[in-house]
Amino acid sequence: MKIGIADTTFARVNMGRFAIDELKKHSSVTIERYTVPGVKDLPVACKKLFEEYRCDICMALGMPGGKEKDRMCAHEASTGLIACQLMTNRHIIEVFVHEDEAADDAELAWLAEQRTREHAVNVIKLMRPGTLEREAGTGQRQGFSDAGSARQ
Ligand SMILES: Cc1nc2c(=O)[nH]c(=O)nc-2n(C[C@H](O)[C@H](O)[C@H](O)CO)c1C
Repeated sequence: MKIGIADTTFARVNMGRFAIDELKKHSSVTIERYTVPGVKDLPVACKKLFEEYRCDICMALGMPGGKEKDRMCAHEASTGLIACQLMTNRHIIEVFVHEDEAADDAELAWLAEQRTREHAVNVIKLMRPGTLEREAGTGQRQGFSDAGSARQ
């Protein structure tokens, strides 16, 4: 198994580093990293990770800014990432941390690390068929607290 990590220089936190550190804690898979300027460059980075680097699954790590044009960029990037998944029949776990989700830089850094690490664990679980089924319907969230199940 090979995992691709696509990340950006636009992000204000080194999300790729956290993803790689967390993946290594849980498995001995091979990891390929491909860093691009911004989120709109992530779809082709993932496509190359699948086709040229022969990855089986990718994480796309990005940080949209707080302005309307950044939100538009993030939406376009997401659409590209979905298209890439359909073209390649491979999962891309999108880990976007919007700058305005956090109250200050400290919370932004914490959130980016936490969300990246939790999604890295999801990647490991996705590679082990049947594992995520055990958590179905439990209201998992990555970063901030889980929402929990609505049915008590
Ligand atoms: C407006 C803008 N906003 C963001 C953003 O919020 N987050 C991000 O990662 N990248 C942004 N970019 C850069 C584009 O995603 C892309 O890197 C450039 O257009 C070069 O292809 C742009 C141009």
